[in-house]
Amino acid sequence: MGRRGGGKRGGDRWRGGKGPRTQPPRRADYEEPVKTNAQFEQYYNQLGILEDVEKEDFWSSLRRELPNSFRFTGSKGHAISVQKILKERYIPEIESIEHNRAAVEAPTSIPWFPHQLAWQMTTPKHVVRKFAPFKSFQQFLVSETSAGNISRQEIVSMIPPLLMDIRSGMVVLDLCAAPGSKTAQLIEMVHGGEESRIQKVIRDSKLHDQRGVSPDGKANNGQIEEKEEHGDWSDQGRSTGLVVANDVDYKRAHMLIHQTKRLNSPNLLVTNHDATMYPSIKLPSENRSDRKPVQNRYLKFDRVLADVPCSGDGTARKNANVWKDWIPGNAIGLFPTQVRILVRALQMTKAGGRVVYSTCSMNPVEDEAVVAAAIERCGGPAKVNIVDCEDQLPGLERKPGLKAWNVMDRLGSIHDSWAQVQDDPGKLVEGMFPPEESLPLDRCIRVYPHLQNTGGFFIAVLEKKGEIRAKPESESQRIEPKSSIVSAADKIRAQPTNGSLTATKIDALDKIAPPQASEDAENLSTAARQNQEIAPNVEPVSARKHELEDQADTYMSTKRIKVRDEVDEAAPRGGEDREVHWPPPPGAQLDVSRPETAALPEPDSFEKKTVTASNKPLEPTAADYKGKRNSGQQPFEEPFKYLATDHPELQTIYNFYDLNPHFPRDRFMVRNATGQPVKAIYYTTGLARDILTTNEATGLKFVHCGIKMFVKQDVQRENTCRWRIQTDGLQVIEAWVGEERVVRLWKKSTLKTLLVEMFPKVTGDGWKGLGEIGERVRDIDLGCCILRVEKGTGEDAFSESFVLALWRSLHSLNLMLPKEDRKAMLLRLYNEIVPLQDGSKARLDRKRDGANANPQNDGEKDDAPDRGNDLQAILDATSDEEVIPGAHDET
Ligand SMILES: C[S@@+](CC[C@H](N)C(=O)[O-])C[C@H]1O[C@@H](n2cnc3c(N)ncnc32)[C@H](O)[C@@H]1O
Repeated sequence: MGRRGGGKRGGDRWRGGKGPRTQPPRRADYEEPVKTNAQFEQYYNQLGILEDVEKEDFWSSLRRELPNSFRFTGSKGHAISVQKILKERYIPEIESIEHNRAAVEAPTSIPWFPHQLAWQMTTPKHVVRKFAPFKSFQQFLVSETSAGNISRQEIVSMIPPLLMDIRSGMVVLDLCAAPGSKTAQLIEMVHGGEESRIQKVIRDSKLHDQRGVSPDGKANNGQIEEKEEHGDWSDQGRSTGLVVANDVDYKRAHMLIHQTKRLNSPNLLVTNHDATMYPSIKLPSENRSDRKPVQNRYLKFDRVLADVPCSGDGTARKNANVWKDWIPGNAIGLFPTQVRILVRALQMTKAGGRVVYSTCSMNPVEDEAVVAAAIERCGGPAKVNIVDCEDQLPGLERKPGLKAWNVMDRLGSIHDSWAQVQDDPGKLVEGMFPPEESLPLDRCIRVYPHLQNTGGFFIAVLEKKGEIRAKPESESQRIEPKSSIVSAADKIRAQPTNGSLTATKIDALDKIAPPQASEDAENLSTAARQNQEIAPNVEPVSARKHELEDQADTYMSTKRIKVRDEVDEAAPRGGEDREVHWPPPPGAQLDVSRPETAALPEPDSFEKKTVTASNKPLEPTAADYKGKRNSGQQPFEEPFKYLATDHPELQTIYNFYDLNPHFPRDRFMVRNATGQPVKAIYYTTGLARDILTTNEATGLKFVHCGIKMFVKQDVQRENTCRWRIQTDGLQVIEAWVGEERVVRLWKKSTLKTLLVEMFPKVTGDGWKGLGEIGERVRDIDLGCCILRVEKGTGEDAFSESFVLALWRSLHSLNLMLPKEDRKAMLLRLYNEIVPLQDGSKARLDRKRDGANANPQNDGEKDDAPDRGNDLQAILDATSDEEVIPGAHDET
């Protein structure tokens, strides 16, 4: 995975936000937040987690502002090259700064983070922002964050992915993923080594096998021999792995999409489900010649991250509200949800696979108690091992997990054991106390603020030793539901049934997650998996009510009551005149295709649509979509439709770019119900495609997958290919594009011209100003091409190779880079802040003024700017989803 493009993302964080501002508060209006809380302090002081001598340090650290920390992101090679700029250019500069008559502490790298890619700095943000000597360093942070090469992330939050032992090709589930900082790390790991594998494959393929024909003249079906026995080589070096990132909160799932977009990974699939009931994902049936086809195959994960919702008292340094809001009930209320999520995580993991459980809470009720309760439900230590990570991440200061603890109840009384409270437990349950069975809970990792100036954090690494059948959730792990939830459950129960008590939420869930083949006993229906005390069809109403209340309580405890959704899920289906909410409830097999001639619905009819056999539901309009998005409701998700490999539009693309036959042609996809390429063509991995096609219309809520590979563009000549390569997809496809569409560049000075001048002229004598690439770009056919920037030696050479997309239009060139990225590149490569120039605009202005635009340009009739202007507008748009190519046409 190379550096994966990037628009304007996140840069504002370093300058404290752009956008409309309210009047800044005056100094006197600030009130120092109160950083004391008697119960908080009482509980941790007596818990035995700290030596007496440490206590003061612990509390004073927790009251201090958290240092800023950040990570270099993207492929290892690229991340290291950006990190070198910090080390070589800015650290010496910062070391010479004095502030308040004291030397400034330069950023330091985190010793346990691989390749020095994580850094932390103690200089307060406002000093970096306002103190003049920091200006150039701050500009570097802003522009690299904006270009997606730097990501702000809390140091402790970087730990869990590092303990997952992820290798390229693995299938990873991130159950509570938003806003996605850990997902980004997982994606990078799943792509590990990809760049060098692909380079090797390309080298070999070019030497021996230009066009799918081996040296002996026989076609080889595009398959390249495995280079090594181990490693992810089966897809010509591309990572075959997948990260499925999930969050129950739709809006937050979209934050994650935004956050991970800069990585441009075709190996990411985003879903929107409650992790306690995460549905099984079906795989296509397997046809093997040596045995009967296996029909019901479901996806199991090599690695699962359960970074669960928690009370977050370890974040008190950056979130002062923790001091005000800490009450013992927070942890108590979250315990059942956390156990359910961890049990589900273990169920979804392959035998031999790993689950990492983490929280930013220091409370054992949310930490060791959850781990112990989940292990107990999954069959004990014979089935789930707590992995000893002592030798991992050398340099990370940590404390062992607790084997003994006590619990503070909602009223603030502290209890040592379940025996003490069981007669009048209130909201406490047995599972919150230390388990009777001895477990090596000391193998869990606790990180406290004073150990290395970070936030507080908890991590447990679990290994699934064999298939499990999770025990029913017993009283020892359940707390009573809130009354409002009881009524929600009642409401669900009151839905019409088919007479046998089967048509409620449980069935809706079964529909989402159908039972799996008996080969794996744990893959019962989702509902059954979670609460197996419920016998299908015959259980008494009270038990069913308990079940429903229990599940509803999950929502309550995460403060996400989805009563409407629950009713939707339980809605009767199958009738011809049914009234459905929009989008259709999961599992409802509605035909959502819109007849080409159908009138579009009125935006205000978005909420409810009457659907009959003859009156099929209509796709919402763009206005509907926007309306929904703005109202915070879940909008309609465009379907994922894969294109036939011989689709005429794809044929045009293959021919124009002379695409190497080794590049897979069965993974191009569009996102509209017609299944036709209209604006954009996306690309996903093979596994992502199998999942999306096999689970279509099953109720699984996929909200994102695929990178935008080709975008339709206005062209100035009939035979020019209208599909330009989008920067997002460039890294994936560039190596497979034929030489006809490649321009090579070696000199930094040449690239600088292309970066500063947005539309350098090629026609007339313009090409002469483009140095080494002048003749090549003068002669190349119009349309999109790849600019290969090659590394070399010498003053004017690059230290790293990379690729960019270039558009050759009638008269000029255009590097297909948003302005923010151009500026970041100018700063990174040339250490310069240069204003960008739009010569085409100047030429147009001169023409309008009647001046002789360009004396060297005599005889050239058409000196109007190219359509490149449209392109730049598209590139600069924050969301190119919303830009319609051609909408920027000059009139
Ligand atoms: C601690 S945050 C995760 C942070 C994230 N892993 C990261 O590194 O950026 C917990 C997330 O869990 C989500 N969440 C809460 N309850 C959930 C549930 N039942 N199922 C799935 N996600 C849930 C929240 O919306 C929140 O985004």
